[in-house]
Amino acid sequence: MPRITLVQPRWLLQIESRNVLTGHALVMQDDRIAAILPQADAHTAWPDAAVVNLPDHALMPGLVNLHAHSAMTLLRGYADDLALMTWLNEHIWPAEGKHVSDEFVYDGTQLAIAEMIRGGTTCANDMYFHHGAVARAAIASGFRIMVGCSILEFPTPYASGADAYIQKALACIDEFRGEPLVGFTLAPHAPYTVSDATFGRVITLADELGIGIHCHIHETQDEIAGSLKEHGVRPLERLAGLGLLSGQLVAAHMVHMTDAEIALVAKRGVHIAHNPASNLKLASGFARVTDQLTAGINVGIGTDGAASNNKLDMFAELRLAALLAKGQSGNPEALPAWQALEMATLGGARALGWDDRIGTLEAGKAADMIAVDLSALGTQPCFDPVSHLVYALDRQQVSHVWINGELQLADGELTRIKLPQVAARARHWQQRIAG
Ligand SMILES: CSC[C@H]1O[C@@H](n2cnc3c(O)ncnc32)[C@H](O)[C@@H]1O
Ligand SMILES: [Zn+2]
Repeated sequence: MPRITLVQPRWLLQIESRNVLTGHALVMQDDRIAAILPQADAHTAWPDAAVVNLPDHALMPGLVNLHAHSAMTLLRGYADDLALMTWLNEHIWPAEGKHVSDEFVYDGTQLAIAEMIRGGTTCANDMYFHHGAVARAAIASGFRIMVGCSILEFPTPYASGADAYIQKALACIDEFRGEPLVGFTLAPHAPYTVSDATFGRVITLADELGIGIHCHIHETQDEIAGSLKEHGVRPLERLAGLGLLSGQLVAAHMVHMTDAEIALVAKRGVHIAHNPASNLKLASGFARVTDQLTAGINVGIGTDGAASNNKLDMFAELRLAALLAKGQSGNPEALPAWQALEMATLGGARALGWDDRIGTLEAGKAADMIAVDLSALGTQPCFDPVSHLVYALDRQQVSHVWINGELQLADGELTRIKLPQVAARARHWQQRIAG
């Protein structure tokens, strides 16, 4: 017998048409959205269904974090107030070399997933070492994830070089084939850590496997200067020559872009993961998001890792994206609230090739959705729920989260993840890392 639940919010957000419905019920059948109907019609059709009443709440699709290094929650606050390459070379890479293991990645990823679900994120596009541990942590938590199998040229305790990373990626993709909430990308780390030959292998393999590619690109001016010195061209020109720029690619950051580069990226259908807080904290620069969107590029939103953000708070991130776009362009109409919500939901889903299953509340899609309680002091009065979701909300107001139909957060409480255990593991790692 199918399990039917009628979810009855005060406001139901239709991201695809920028419309807010009132007086409607979302009909959930097992793991899917079966219909959205006026409440009376839904009760007539399913008189025996379970009912979830959300009288002060907005119901919307779950947020998609388009660029994350989930396990880096265990390095949150480890090294702050530094530029990217100093942060990586002198602090993060030495710490990762010493501590990162299957166990570290499993525990750090679970901590990240708990924080993300608590804040309304139902899916993440990850990139890290120990890909199998990332997948296992997500499966154990019932979280939807795109596992980025990282590939670098230099050896780490995880793999001795590009070839070893690729072999591990292939084995992992094979092991988790058929997992309903898990997908894989190949994730060459960045133009400065991956050779032309390895990028070539990644493109061929991704084509053969029919999977995406996830890479940091044009994050800092230093990256561009380094490429000009080593290769005689900017990274994007090099990557275009290698054939990397296509609709299969999610390019994280893309902060420093010329008009011609924006036009090229738009033409090739590359997706961009915008990471406003990380770009600000590392002082990487201000991405030209309004120009990217105007050129027709699909831009989603990501947090980056908790070691450079230092939160995994997608509502804070989309607010920052909207505010930065206005401040930067001198135009208050730049990146309006609806667009920020679309980027953080449907935009992310599109970038992952998953917009047929998530990103909007539509019949046939997976029930990945969140309810947000707008009765709190900070969101009173309420003329427009969309305004509050972008400009006024605190993530603590997320009250309910469903992933693939499973209620993961009920009245603000995680239902599946055991928070005390996850917190105990974080304390264990803090003691080990601090020595
Ligand atoms: C190979 S797995 C990911 C790798 O990337 C490092 N990292 C985290 N944040 C950033 C960033 O903003 N730019 C470049 N690299 C980053 C992380 O520490 C892992 O080593
Ligand atoms: Zn990153």
